[in-house]
Amino acid sequence: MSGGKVDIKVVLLGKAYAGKTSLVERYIHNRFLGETVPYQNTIGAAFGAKTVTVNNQNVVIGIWDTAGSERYEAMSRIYYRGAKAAIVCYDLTDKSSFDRARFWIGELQKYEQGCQIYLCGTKFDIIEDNPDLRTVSERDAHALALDVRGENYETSSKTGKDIDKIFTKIAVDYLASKTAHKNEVDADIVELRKHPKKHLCQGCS
Ligand SMILES: Nc1nc2c(ncn2[C@@H]2O[C@H](COP(=O)(O)OP(=O)(O)OP(=O)(O)O)[C@@H](O)[C@H]2O)c(=O)[nH]1
Repeated sequence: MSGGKVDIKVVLLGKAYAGKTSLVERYIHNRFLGETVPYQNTIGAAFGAKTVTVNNQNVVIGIWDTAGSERYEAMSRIYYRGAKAAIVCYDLTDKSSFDRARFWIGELQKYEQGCQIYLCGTKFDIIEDNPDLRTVSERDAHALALDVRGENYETSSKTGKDIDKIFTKIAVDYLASKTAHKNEVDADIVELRKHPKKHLCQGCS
């Protein structure tokens, strides 16, 4: 273990009923309540966390599950501030949720450029049972993800399909970006040591 721990702030965004809370519930508690508990919209936001070990490093993934209702839009903005990753959810059986995903992606690109985007089509089990219910093609979603240098996943909170995969990828990408950043800083320090005068105030000697 490389010691210490790394924290990542992850935010979930997307239309109401897209399946954000169920995704978090599956990831953190490995359960799906959809068949026993009636749908309840999230009010404001909810927080959950899970620690994973990636490349010998403990990573605490702090997850903000925002409310999809447009009534809480202003509040959701507060929760994506400083997020390192956003899982932008759309319901594979609801075309309008894909339009809403575009909206959130636009917001992130404008206001939170350091946030890596992971597009997530939810409720895959439904279209697996009945492919006619698919309203968003994998091709369109992939194209949108490519546009923002992100990735697209198709998940099911009912079966668990690809849910661990998304969060593990977030942790792996974040650690890689931190290493890349550290290498850049180290290279700058070496450069500074090689040419100390270059960085002194001109005309101050
Ligand atoms: N079959 C199936 N149903 C799902 C899945 N994910 C969510 N649902 C159902 O879709 C409904 C909405 O899910 P939520 O997770 O509450 O949606 P949300 O995006 O958190 O909604 P808001 O809190 O209003 O933003 C619930 O009835 C869930 O049981 C899934 O993967 N498969």
